[in-house]
Amino acid sequence: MSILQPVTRTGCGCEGHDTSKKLMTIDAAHDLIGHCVTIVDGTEDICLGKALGRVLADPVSSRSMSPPFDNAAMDGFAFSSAALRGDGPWVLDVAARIQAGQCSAMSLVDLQAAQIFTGAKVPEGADVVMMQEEVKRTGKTIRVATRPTPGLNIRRAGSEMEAGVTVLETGRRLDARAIAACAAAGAGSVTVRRRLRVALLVTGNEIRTAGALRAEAQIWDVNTPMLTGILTQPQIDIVAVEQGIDSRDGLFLQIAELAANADLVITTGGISVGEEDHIKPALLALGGDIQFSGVAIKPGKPVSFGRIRGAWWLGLPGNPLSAFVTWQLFGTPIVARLTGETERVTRRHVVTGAAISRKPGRCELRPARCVGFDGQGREVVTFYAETHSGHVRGLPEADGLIFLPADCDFLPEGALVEFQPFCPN
Ligand SMILES: Nc1nc2c(c(=O)[nH]1)N[C@H]1C(S)=C(S)[C@@H](COP(=O)(O)OP(=O)(O)OC[C@H]3O[C@@H](n4cnc5c(N)ncnc54)[C@H](O)[C@@H]3O)O[C@H]1N2
Ligand code: MOO
Repeated sequence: MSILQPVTRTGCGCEGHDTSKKLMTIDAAHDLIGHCVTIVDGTEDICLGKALGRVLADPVSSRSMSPPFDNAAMDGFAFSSAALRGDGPWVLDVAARIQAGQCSAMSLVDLQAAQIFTGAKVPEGADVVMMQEEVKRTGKTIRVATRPTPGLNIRRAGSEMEAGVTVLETGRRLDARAIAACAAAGAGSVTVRRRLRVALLVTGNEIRTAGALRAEAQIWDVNTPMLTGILTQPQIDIVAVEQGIDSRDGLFLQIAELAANADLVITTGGISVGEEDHIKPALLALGGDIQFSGVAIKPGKPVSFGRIRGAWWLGLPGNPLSAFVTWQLFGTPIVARLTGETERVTRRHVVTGAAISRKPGRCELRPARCVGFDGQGREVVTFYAETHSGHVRGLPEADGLIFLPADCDFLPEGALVEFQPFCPN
């Protein structure tokens, strides 16, 4: 069954100008993905050292309080502030020396002090740590000139987290910051979603490996290295990277095999309306279900999404910038939903660093670079004068995509537009 929904809402406005009634808005395509793609089954327990980039399947709670004991925040001397009677200065005996990792057996009494180092456990009987720069040491004594406030330079047990508190929720992708919080909570291992099996099929008889010999009408393949780079993520297992044969029967066999071994099959090219665009016919011959085909965006209009037997399918256009942009727009949320990752809102407003004149019709996603802030503190972006679906040379300088509304043919310098930063890879 094919579900090509009529466009019923305004969204970015891109439906209003396109001749094809089948083009969806970005919002409608996102809603469809959100509605039908669900988390893959399977979790595994892995040690924290191998968890970078994986998605939590269970929350992480602290195993004990942090810090686990009162400890010194500075190198200096620990003593009891209550022992300083009358007016100073006071002279104290240095009765112990405590390094980080050591426990002092003695309990300080009266005018006794312990030399202590940052991170060391504060001994019994002390309620302050005075920095060594603020005392005068002579042999086995120190001279204290000013009265310290109780608690000075002591990091209290549990001040960062109590035992049993939830440090990270299910669905969090573990970056270095999240891993730091897990380690502080004592989580030596975590339960994560299993890796997503992804297959990549790049079509086009005209493409040859970058740098290889090519015939007169051939071009170098951008999509394979670009998408392999994007997909090289810890929560993804790239099960196949293949070049497609430009025929319906050839693709039928290739896609059938890929779909049998993957959760998600990504194809590039071969999805437009030409006689040599065989992906959709092959997919339908396999009993595939096309959920949408065509979104009112530029670049990337033919982007398509559906299901082939047990796998999801994302059909990216062949033009490399179109493939890149449509991966950012649709591939990223599909992977997030399949791996159970909680999506974060990263879209924000920026202002244009130059005026834009353009042909209205489809919502345009234009690569843009963040270059600083204007006099009102608004972030400013710059960009090329036009978007070409086959050009990727400017991508390395860009930080994300600006959304130019479908109906707009002119934007002055300083116009407020939406900006979506690129995903990290
Ligand atoms: N009659 C129409 N023709 C086209 C339409 C249309 O609506 N009516 N849409 C155009 C748009 S928009 C796009 S985008 C492309 C998308 O076509 P496909 O997704 O079927 O892609 P291909 O035709 O296979 O390739 C398009 C273009 O990209 C080059 N290419 C393909 N793969 C690679 C690769 N791996 N590395 C570098 N370059 C690649 C390919 O040589 C073509 O130039 O269709 C328009 N046509
Ligand atoms: O959608 Mo195509 O990417 O406009 O050239």
